Amino acid sequence: QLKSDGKEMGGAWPGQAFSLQIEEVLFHEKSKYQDVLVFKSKTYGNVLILDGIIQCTERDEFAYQEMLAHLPLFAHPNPKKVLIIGGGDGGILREVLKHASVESVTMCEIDEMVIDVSKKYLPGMAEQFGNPKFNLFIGDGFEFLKNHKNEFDVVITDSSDPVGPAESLFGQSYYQLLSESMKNGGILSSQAESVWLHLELISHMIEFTKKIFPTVQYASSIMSTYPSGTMGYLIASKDNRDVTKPARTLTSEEIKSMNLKFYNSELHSAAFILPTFVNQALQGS
Ligand SMILES: NCCCN[C@H]1CC[C@H](N)CC1
Repeated sequence: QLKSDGKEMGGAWPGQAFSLQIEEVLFHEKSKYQDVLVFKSKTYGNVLILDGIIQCTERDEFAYQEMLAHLPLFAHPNPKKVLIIGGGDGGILREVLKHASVESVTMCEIDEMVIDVSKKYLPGMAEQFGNPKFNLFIGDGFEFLKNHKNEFDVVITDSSDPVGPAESLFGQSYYQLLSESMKNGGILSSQAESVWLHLELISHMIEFTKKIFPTVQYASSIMSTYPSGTMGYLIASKDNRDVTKPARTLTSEEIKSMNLKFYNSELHSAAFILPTFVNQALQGS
């Protein structure tokens, strides 16, 4: 919510808030689905806000994009066909195309305005929209999956929060569709909120995902401008596979050549080691 003095902007969660100081508002309009705001912040570069909630900042977006993309992509031995549900800011697309094995990346993004503002104000994230391997579909991911079966090696759900356009992406029927859209050996990752704020939702998501996938794991990592500075990643595989260990590990030279600023092979496994209170809460699921 924009503070009354118009100088701060961020997301408010029950009893708490995090905000960034605004230097200049660059864009503010309502799309068909949500309020879209982009501003130049004092200390985090350009910032994309949807319905008052921080989606990404130029300064720290890599922490989220790299984990959400590379946990499934490195858990998979040879990902060729990738689907991104959401991700209209382009950050996940940028990360997916760092994998030489990838032959095609399809994106199903519901709000074209997000893509347009990202191209204009977040060029470092939108840099791969012109890549020949890229196919764009504007529409609802839930509907898209009904018409795409047994097609993808990796499906990444890069959504906003389960309030508003992304609500249908947090339910069991969506995960059933995800399973049907993937080939044998397929691996998915989803934005899976914060253990500080959404432990019940996370437990429920793990519980129903386990009814569909033989392998379900939850990773958690740091992400400074998301609520409580923490972001979780739900990883599931259609095979019995240890997704907590990368199928392909990286040398420091490869990390440099892929321009990875957050993900590495040790952090891949470490992200699945969870605090005691989280293990206890997720035990039942
Ligand atoms: N590409 C960034 C997508 C947004 N990811 C979400 C933004 C809102 C947060 N509360 C949770 C992650």
